[in-house]
Amino acid sequence: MTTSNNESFIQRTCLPSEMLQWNDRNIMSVLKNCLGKELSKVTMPVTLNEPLSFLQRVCEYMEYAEILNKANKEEDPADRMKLVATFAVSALASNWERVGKPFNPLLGETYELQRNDFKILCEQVSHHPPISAFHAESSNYKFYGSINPKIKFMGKSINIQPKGMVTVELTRWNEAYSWSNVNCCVHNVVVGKLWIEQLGTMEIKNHSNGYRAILDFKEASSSQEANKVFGIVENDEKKVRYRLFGKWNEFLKCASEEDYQLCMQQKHVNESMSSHDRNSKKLFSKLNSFKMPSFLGVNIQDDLVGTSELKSLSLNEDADISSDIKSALLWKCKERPAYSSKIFWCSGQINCSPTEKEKIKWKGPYFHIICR
Ligand SMILES: CC(C)CCC[C@@H](C)[C@H]1CC[C@H]2[C@@H]3CC=C4C[C@@H](O)CC[C@]4(C)[C@H]3CC[C@]12C
Repeated sequence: MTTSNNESFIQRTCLPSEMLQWNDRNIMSVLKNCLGKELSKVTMPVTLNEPLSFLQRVCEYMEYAEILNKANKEEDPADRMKLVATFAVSALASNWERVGKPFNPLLGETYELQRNDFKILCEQVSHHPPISAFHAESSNYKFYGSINPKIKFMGKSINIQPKGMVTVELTRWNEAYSWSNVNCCVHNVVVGKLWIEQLGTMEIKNHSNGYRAILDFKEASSSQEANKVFGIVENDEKKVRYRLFGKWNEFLKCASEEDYQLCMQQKHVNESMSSHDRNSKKLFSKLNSFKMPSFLGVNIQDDLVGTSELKSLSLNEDADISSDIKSALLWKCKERPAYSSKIFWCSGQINCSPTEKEKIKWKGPYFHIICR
């Protein structure tokens, strides 16, 4: 990878192209024959593209990579897991309202990005099916993996299954954590406002000590529920240590299991005092929630589903308690500029910077695209 010289670079603030306004789209003529098909095989009009390659999009996983520096400093394995899980959620934030199609890289195309505290190299290792591999490194961690997105047109929506595993290694601890990203759905492809949802269960495993985090990206049943994420961090004896809650496009907070239990007890006391009847209804609906759709058809091993379902019972309640519980903020998404819905704008740190004011001068190369 090219090393820095004395040039200083000013990051751009937006991509040099206006976003297609989706009400002008005439996408049906392209998609009418594609129902259920793998979209990587379909030629799309270039107006549907955003001016970035998929390799550049992959680099956006790194927008909040400083969380991994913090993780490497933590002494308690549960604290490390909590931060690795935070990183996994933060890595998806840049997808919010990004409804353009990135360019499919050529076979062997590479993209390098070097920042003050990390560098990342991505390469297209297969054209059909498209597979992108990446490797990022800093003094505190390594982050690598491959993504093989399966994109299917389902009529009103597009389903994306980002197959492939990603791994974080924390240098100081010689530990590896791995997970697969959750599925993604682009809604209202034909009519209405396009929006992106991340949904399903993500299991992050620490392969050295058996700690794991389970994150449930909720299906949006209402606009209030949209983008919510709930999770737990458990130790090698399956004892829950932390509860995580937030929104993948906004923030993630964390509460200790003790505070969570205290809060739940308090809540139950209050409830039983106020209405006995409501309680039994609640219990009934809890029992019903055993058949949560987000737990069906997700790529999680069978033996795991039982425990996750049980845990989800209490995770669900986080929705009501998140305002009462003693919690710490683990991550907050950077603010988006006002023009973000008009002009292609992408994740602040990586491909553009967020505001004029924040134009940063930094020493070192910006990025290079090298085709072999
Ligand atoms: C133009 C219309 C028809 C299609 C637009 C589809 C766009 C929105 C799709 C095509 C490829 C998709 C990406 C494929 C893979 C991943 C990796 C995953 O970890 C996060 C989501 C992410 C980054 C997807 C985001 C949405 C995406 C960019």
